[in-house]
Amino acid sequence: MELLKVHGSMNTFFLYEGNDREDFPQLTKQLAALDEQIDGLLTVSPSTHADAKMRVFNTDGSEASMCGNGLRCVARFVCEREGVDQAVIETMKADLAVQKEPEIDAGVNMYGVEISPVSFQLADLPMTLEEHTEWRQQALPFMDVDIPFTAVAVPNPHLIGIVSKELQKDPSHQEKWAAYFNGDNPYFSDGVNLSYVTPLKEGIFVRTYERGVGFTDACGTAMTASALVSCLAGLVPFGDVSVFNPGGMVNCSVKSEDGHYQLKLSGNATYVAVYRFQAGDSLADGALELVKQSDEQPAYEKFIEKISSATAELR
Ligand SMILES: N[C@@H](CCC[C@H](N)C(=O)O)C(=O)O
Repeated sequence: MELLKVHGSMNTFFLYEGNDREDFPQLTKQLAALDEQIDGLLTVSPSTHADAKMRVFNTDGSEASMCGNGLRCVARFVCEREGVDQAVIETMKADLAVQKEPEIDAGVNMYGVEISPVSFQLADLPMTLEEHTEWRQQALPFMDVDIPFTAVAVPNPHLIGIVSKELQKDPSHQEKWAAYFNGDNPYFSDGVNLSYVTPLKEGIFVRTYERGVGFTDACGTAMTASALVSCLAGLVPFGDVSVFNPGGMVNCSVKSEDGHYQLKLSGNATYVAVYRFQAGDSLADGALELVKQSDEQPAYEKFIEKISSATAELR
């Protein structure tokens, strides 16, 4: 089978186009065993009512309801395939509008995607905290550090803490709690994506430990949810928020109307290479053969170089 390697802010996936298959979880685990760079598999199949249907599988084989960085790459794939600048993509819980946007830097393709629905109801993550239906901007009573956390589903589950520069620079605290929340614990029965957010001079910085994956260079839904949480906490004004991450930066548009939020994530959708995959008998037994390298990565790296001064205060 042919696979396209893509990334959004270096959140890297293989993209497979074809009909739904029962073995997607196993296929993802095989691909992750062969290529440690990837954070999962994106699948693009026909939709009964939208332009295409996207599914996303984490490297542990679990399926997630959404993937913001992945949706930008799927948006590009579908728009280029159809010869259009905008489309609607069916995802597990919503049909989402996507569109091509002007290049952010020479040779860096940009796409904008809707992130929806948004819910602060703990039941929608799910998260269990006795007698609470929401958890916004409060320290968790069982945690060893006083971090204001917010739980939000967009619609995949996120726990977002606003942390000091010192805590941001040392990811061991985040890693310890993320591993706990994604193992046997009384709070998150399906696990959670855990993000630590630090305000910068211009915008915010977000590091995410993804459910089913581990630390990633960027998580699109986490960055969009973090922008919303930062607006609600008064760290940045509502509107366009620059969100920096270990793999680059994106723009998140956060609008509020009568307690309803409209969220949009804009960022790169980069094609890295085309591969041919041959399944094997065991997980590491398959073969991935490079068919064609794209020339887009150097342009992306130039863009990263240009924005690197924005996060200098965290180094
Ligand atoms: N990287 C994604 C999110 C992928 C799914 C996540 N690990 C989950 O299980 O919810 C993004 O860009 O949003």
